[in-house]
Amino acid sequence: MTVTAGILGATGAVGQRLIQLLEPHPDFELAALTASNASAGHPYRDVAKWRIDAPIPESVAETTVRRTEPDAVPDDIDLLFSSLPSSVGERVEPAFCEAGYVVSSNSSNHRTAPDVPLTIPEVNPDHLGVLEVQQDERGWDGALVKNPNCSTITMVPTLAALDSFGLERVTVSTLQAVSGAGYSGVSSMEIIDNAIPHIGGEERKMEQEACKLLGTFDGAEIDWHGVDVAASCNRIPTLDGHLENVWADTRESITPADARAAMQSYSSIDLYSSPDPLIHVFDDEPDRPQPRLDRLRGDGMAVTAGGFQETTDGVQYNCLAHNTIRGAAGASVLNGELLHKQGWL
Ligand SMILES: NC(=O)C1=CN([C@@H]2O[C@H](COP(=O)(O)OP(=O)(O)OC[C@H]3O[C@@H](n4cnc5c(N)ncnc54)[C@H](OP(=O)(O)O)[C@@H]3O)[C@@H](O)[C@H]2O)C=CC1
Ligand SMILES: N[C@@H](CC(=O)OP(=O)(O)O)C(=O)O
Repeated sequence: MTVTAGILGATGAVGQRLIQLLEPHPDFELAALTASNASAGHPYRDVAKWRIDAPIPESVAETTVRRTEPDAVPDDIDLLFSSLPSSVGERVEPAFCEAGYVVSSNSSNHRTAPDVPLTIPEVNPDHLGVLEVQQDERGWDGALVKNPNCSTITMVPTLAALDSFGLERVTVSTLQAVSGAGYSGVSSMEIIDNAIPHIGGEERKMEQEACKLLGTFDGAEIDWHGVDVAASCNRIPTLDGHLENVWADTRESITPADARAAMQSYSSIDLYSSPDPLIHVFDDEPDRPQPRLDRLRGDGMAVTAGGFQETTDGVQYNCLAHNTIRGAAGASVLNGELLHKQGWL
């Protein structure tokens, strides 16, 4: 069955990536694009400042952009992808769910709500089960699913692989690309020849979202993992790809070889956009991963890891993922594929 899909916030940076991934997708057919009232009523080509280094797909260019309200979107849409500013998503996404739409959202609102699944399909696909609680409690015919923050999604698959050794404490320092702040988020005068050791709200997101993602679902509630996560976030002048230095302390002893083996054998999932392997491990090249060289591995959906070293209480390593593909649009698409596979559409 082909899934009829729409995008809320289709003209933005993440919305454009969603179009790039969905237009050739074998299971999804794009049927509605929305944006702010200022863009509504105009052809997509005229209102989207297209920034992707491939042309706007012809099937999308002349599509008339709609308002981001349930009454402006066709009833027969099976799945809406949302890439709205979180202040807008906070208000609008529940209205769509109440009107019966299933929403796979990248925006940060509702990520830590107890009845909203925050999922990485390769890590915690069973958490989608909390949608039954969500629909019961909120009286929705639709449903709301979230993917995590781009820095969180970069490290969590590697942590999930190490959890068989009993994760107790994680310390992480990030080197985040400018695209994470959006096209006009950081000016060139701010970031060239510079690094900015502050990204508002990012550290708390990493600390909380990781615990929810690594938690267990008992059929009624998501019980957050007790690991103690401490993050420090930094912006650097790369375009795409978040690089992270991680210190993972474990209850059981672990060597760098153990950590590499655990990540190498960590399972992918049988979904169209999931890469196999999920985590690419560098054995003999201590200077990898690097953003420019490794962000597009697995079509931008793989996580890469390397530089493993022994520490007093565990291991230290570096990991990387493409922040607007695996960290944003690709993550939402993968959640859409999981919703489809699990029969939620
Ligand atoms: N940029 C990135 O790489 C990443 C972004 N994110 C998150 O994804 C979301 C989108 O980010 P990004 O694409 O960069 O944002 P943009 O500002 O580029 O795009 C925002 C989109 O939302 C629409 N929009 C804005 N205000 C309203 C409104 N009041 N009502 C309806 N639609 C509205 C815009 O339409 P219009 O064009 O008409 O203004 C546009 O389509 C954010 O929550 C962001 O935090 C997450 C990870 C990475
Ligand atoms: N804050 C991230 C991008 C982002 O928008 O994250 P979130 O999806 O949590 O809002 C960055 O700057 O790289």
